[in-house]
Amino acid sequence: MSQIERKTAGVPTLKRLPLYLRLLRQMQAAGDEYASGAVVAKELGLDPIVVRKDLAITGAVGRPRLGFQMDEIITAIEDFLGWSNTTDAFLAGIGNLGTALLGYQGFEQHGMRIVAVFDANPDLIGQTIHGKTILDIKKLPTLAKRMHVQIGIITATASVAQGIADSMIEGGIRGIWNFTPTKLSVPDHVTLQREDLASSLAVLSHRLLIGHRSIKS
Ligand SMILES: NC(=O)c1ccc[n+]([C@@H]2O[C@H](COP(=O)([O-])OP(=O)(O)OC[C@H]3O[C@@H](n4cnc5c(N)ncnc54)[C@H](O)[C@@H]3O)[C@@H](O)[C@H]2O)c1
Repeated sequence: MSQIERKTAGVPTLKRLPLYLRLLRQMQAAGDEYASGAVVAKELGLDPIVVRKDLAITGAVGRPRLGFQMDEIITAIEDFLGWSNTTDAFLAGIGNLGTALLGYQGFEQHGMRIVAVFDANPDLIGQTIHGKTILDIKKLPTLAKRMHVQIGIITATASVAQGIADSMIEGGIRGIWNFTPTKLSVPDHVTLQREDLASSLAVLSHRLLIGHRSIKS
C-alpha cells in the first residue's frame, strides 16, 4: 500500500494489530496458509466485527471461504504499522530499566533497533552493556543527526527527562518513547508516547479489589 493510500487507525486498533501479528506468525509457523478474521477473533477472545474492521484497515483483502493468505496479511499489518523497515533508536539512561530494555531481543521483530545508548554517569560511560558501549549523553544530538535516528527512548532519572528530550529533538529525533513519569513538552512535529507500568498495575489492582468486593457481597 502506498503512503498516500494509507489510512489512519485509532489507538485501540493500533494496539490490537501487534496481537494479531503475533498470532498470525505463530499460525504460519504451525503450517497454516490462510487465516480468517473469525479464527483470529476466536483465538484472541475478541469481537469478530472488531477484528474484521481492524484487518480491513491494513488494506489486506481476504479470499472467499479461505480468508487471508498468511504472507499477505502479515506483510499488510507490518507495512501498516511501519514495521517492515526497522527504525533505529537511541536509548538515554542505562540504569535498571534501560539495561532491561536494551537486553530485550524482541524489539527488532517489531521494527525497532537500539543502535546506541547514552548516560551521564562517568562511571558508566565507556562500559559495554549487551554489546553496546555506553556513550556520553552530550554526544547525543550530533550522533542523532549524523545517523538520522528517528526514535529516542528515555529511561533516565525523571528530573533530567526534559533536557534529554530537548537534545533528542535538537538531533532531529521525531518520536520519543518516554518511560519516566515526567510530563514532557515537545513541538508539534514530535510524537510522544509515554509508558507507565503503574497505570496498568492500577487497573489490575482496582479490578482485583472490585472482584473481591463482589465475591464478599
Ligand atoms: N514506565 C514505567 O513503568 C517505569 C518503570 C520503572 C522505572 N521507570 C522510570 O524510568 C526511569 C529509570 O528508572 P531506573 O530504575 O532504571 O533508574 P536508575 O536510577 O537505575 O537509572 C537511571 C539512569 O539515568 C542516568 N542518568 C541520569 N542523568 C542522566 C542524563 N542527564 N542523561 C542520561 N542519563 C542520565 C543515570 O546515570 C542512571 O544510569 C526513572 O525515571 C523511573 O521513574 C518507569
